[in-house]
This record gives sequence, structure tokens and C-alpha cells, in this order.
Amino acid sequence: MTCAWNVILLDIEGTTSSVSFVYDVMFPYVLRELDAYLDSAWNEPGLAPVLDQIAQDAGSEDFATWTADCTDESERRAKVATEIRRLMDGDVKATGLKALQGMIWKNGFERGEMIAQVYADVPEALQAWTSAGLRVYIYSSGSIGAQKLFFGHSEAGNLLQYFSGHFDTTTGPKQVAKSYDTIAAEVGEAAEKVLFISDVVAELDAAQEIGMDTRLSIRPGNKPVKDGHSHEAITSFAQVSLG
Ligand SMILES: CSCCC(=O)C(=O)COP(=O)(O)O
Ligand SMILES: [Mg+2]
Repeated sequence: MTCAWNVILLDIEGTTSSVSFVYDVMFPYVLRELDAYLDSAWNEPGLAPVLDQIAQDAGSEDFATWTADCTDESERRAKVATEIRRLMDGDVKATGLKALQGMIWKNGFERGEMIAQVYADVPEALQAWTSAGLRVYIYSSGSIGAQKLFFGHSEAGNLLQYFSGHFDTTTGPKQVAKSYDTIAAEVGEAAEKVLFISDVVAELDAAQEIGMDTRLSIRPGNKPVKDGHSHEAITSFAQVSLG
């Protein structure tokens, strides 16, 4: 059997998994744990680059410059917590925020306080696609660390074995065509050999602009999509026909 694609690239929220799991379980977990996490992890070396990224996302050079007006560490921590809450209120998909969320979710997934929801057709499709010789990658606004925690602790078990790799916003914004060019180059395929599935038309438009094939994911609870787009819609991965 010859297949139209060599690679399937997947979004998470609204595609493999429900928007409500992210908004009603994962984001509240971050808001609940944020202050305690910042207190306990403040001096850990892994936090420093994330704080620099949060400062850069806010338009500053680095964390030291961004917090130059703070008189002590508790003021610096409070400034970070306020910024994280502001970004989450606006659902901003900033790279630093996403990295910090991933670090906070680590405890939740590893202690079994959260188990990632995936649609029932997802594990079956991952199995079928990889058995057919396709490579599957994730491209999500969630950090690569968060993606690995998520699929490593799903209600269908550890699904990481199915993925050949992961991309997040460190590759570029999801609504920008150049990001998909970079991904095609990194996975070593012509854009035409990549199928991208997402719930967001602007992301699909960007992928289509460079020649990727696309499917619009329609799942319960997704934001309604306006007519007039040029993407075939699917309600289940079982509708992806390998030819
Ligand atoms: C494990 S990713 C958690 C969900 C998340 O934070 C997010 O922003 C998902 O965005 P997507 O690009 O997958 O729609
Ligand atoms: Mg999505």
C-alpha cells in the first residue's frame, strides 16, 4: 500500500485531547500550585532559563533586567506569579509560560494527581499509523516537557512509544508558515508528505501555505469554526484514510 504521507503531525488540545481537560483540569492545577512551586523551586538551576524566557516574552532582556525594580526575592517571585496569572487569564501561548506550566505539571502527572485524557480513537490510530510505517510527531503550544508528561501518563497508558519527536513554540508560533517549513526540514520530508491535524484553522492555513496536507479536528467542546476554510474536517482519527 502506498500512502500519501510519510509523517503525521498532531496538535494536542482539541485534536488528541479535549479542550475541557486542558482548561478544567490542567490550567487550574497550575493556578493552585503556582505559589508553592515558585517557593520550592526558586533556587533550582532549571528554573533560571525559564525565568529569563518569561522576562523576554514580556519584552525585557532577561530576568535580572525585568526585575530590577524589585527589592528582594519575594518581590521577584510575586512579579513572576502575577505575570503567569495575567498570561493565563488571556490564554497567551507564551514560550516561558508554557515551560513553567510543564514544570508544575510534572508533579501532578508523576504523583498520579492528573491522568491525561485522550480520545478513544487516538491510541488505535497511533498504533495503525506507526504499524503502516508512518512517523508521528506532535506540534503543540504545550512545551515538549509537558507533551512528554502528558502522553507518558495518559488514560490509555504510556503512548510515547508512538512518537518520533515533538515540537513546541521554540520552533516558532503555530500560526506562522515558517514554523512548518522548519518542521518539514527537521523531519526530513517534503511538506507534501506531511499531514497536519489541528482544531485551529489559522494553524492549518499556515501549514497548508507551505504545502502540507491538513485535516480540521472537530471534537466535542472545540470552539466553533467559521465556514469558508479549505480544510477537510474529521471527527475521529479513524477517518484519516491512509489510501
Ligand atoms: C501537554 S500540552 C497542554 C496543553 C497546552 O498547554 C496547550 O497550550 C495546548 O495547545 P495546542 O497547541 O496543543 O492546542
Ligand atoms: Mg489545538
